[in-house]
Amino acid sequence: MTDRRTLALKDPALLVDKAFVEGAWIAAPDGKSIAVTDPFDGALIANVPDLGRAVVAEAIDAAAAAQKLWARRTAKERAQVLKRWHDLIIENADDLALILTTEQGKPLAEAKGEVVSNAAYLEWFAEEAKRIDGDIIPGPNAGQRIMVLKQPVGVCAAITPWNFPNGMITRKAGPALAAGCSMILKPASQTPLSALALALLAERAGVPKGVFSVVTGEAKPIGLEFCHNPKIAKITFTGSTGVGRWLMKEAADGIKRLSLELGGNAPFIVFDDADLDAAVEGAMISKFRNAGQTCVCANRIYVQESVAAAFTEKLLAKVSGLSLGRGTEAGVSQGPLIDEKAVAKMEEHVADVVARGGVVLSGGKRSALGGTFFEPTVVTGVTQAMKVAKEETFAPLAPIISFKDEDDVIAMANDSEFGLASYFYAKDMARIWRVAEALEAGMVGVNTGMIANEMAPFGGIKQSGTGREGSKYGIEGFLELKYVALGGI
Ligand SMILES: NC(=O)C1=CN([C@@H]2O[C@H](COP(=O)(O)OP(=O)(O)OC[C@H]3O[C@@H](n4cnc5c(N)ncnc54)[C@H](OP(=O)(O)O)[C@@H]3O)[C@@H](O)[C@H]2O)C=CC1
Ligand SMILES: O=C(O)[C@H](O)CS(=O)(=O)O
Repeated sequence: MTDRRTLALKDPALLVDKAFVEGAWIAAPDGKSIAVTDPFDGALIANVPDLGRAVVAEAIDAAAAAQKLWARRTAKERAQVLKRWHDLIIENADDLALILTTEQGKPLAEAKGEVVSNAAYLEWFAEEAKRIDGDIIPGPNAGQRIMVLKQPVGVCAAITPWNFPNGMITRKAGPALAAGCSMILKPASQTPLSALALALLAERAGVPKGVFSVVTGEAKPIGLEFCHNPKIAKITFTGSTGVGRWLMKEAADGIKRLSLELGGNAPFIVFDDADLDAAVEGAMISKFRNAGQTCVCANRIYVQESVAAAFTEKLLAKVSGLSLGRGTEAGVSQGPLIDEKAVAKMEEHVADVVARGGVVLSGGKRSALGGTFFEPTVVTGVTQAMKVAKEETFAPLAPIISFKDEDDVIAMANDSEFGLASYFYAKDMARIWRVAEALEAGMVGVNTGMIANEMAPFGGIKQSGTGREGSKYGIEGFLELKYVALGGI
């Protein structure tokens, strides 16, 4: 580890090294902490509290009390607070991006994009708060009516990953708070500083104490408290399928509501009638954004035989233009991978391709920059039997698999236990309908490599999870239906 990192923030108060519980900034009672480092060179940025399970239980008690009062506020009042939080995020977007890049590594422009585009979830759900409409249904008897109310589920626990340390929080907090729930967030231990900065802005925006708390610390004790504390009504999680499965099992006794946004293995299909330049643009953004560390990134690139050579040549030309470096440097398009574990997985997948007869066309090794930098890599001659076709690489590896026809590629694309994102490029309208309907995924990008925004339902099927974030559907997971039988009419 090198020196301590200093950040040139316009508002230095945004770099917080305390957890936020019941409106107070706290250290761990026993003084334990977790070091947060810059993945560029391992420099220490800050130490955040390693709160034990007991403090988390106290945070849940406070959130339960606060939730009752928050839910009694009018939707319009909740919306105003969320809108203020959104506005403060936008005002402080440069600082939030710098904090994000320093703890996570992605290029600054991407970090700012994450901050701004995901603040939009707060704005969107502030508006949706006012549209939590119930229903009046005619009853079977003349003297009776059926009334349907929508009420907040209660106290929500959120667990977020390191790949989008800012955006995954507003996506979860927006609908929860709009619905009248309170939320206790456990951010990834590698990237808690974005979460704490957001909490500071929430406090400034007037989110009442206890309505939004951030607890930092070792994952398992916090996860156990979330799963077994009867006051937690719902858990919303983004991360690996393994941890999602564990949470589901642990939360089963309490029959807790769960939203799980888990791993993916996105097919990216290029048909022979596609605009190849557009397909290459889409593949670049889908595959190499955040150095391939996104759950929706293209993991398997299927190209129809007749256009495979042309597509590959164009892709290689674009990949050669990517520049690696520290995320804060101008012109950098790819930062370091998050850690050595991520590099090891990338190396394992490349080695497996080579061992089974595939060919590395570019990259394929660690970058001369050292650390956890890995060269953006294109491999060809890939088959369905290879690891890269079966597992999420979560790194800048673009494997090209050629295919004969539509049936052939649909079968290969759907041959996965995951079903988060999928993409294809084609022009023929009948084919577009057929393929969009046939792909087993929660989301299909047609002639685009970017699918997420606050107005769209983001989420997966199969082992990629359950529940949706964003859109008019995104608030449903934070609401319960209550049926009131109204008699005597
Ligand atoms: N869907 C997505 O967007 C993501 C998918 N992944 C996939 O998962 C792989 C591994 O990444 P990794 O970071 O290990 O993902 P994890 O699923 O382990 O981590 C995601 C979040 O879950 C927390 N967590 C881990 N274990 C528990 C637990 N027992 N109880 C409560 N919270 C827990 C982590 O906390 P802590 O950081 O303290 O361990 C972090 O906040 C990646 O290579 C990728 O394939 C990873 C991140 C995001
Ligand atoms: O990895 C994720 O969670 C998403 O890919 C982030 S985004 O695509 O919605 O920005």
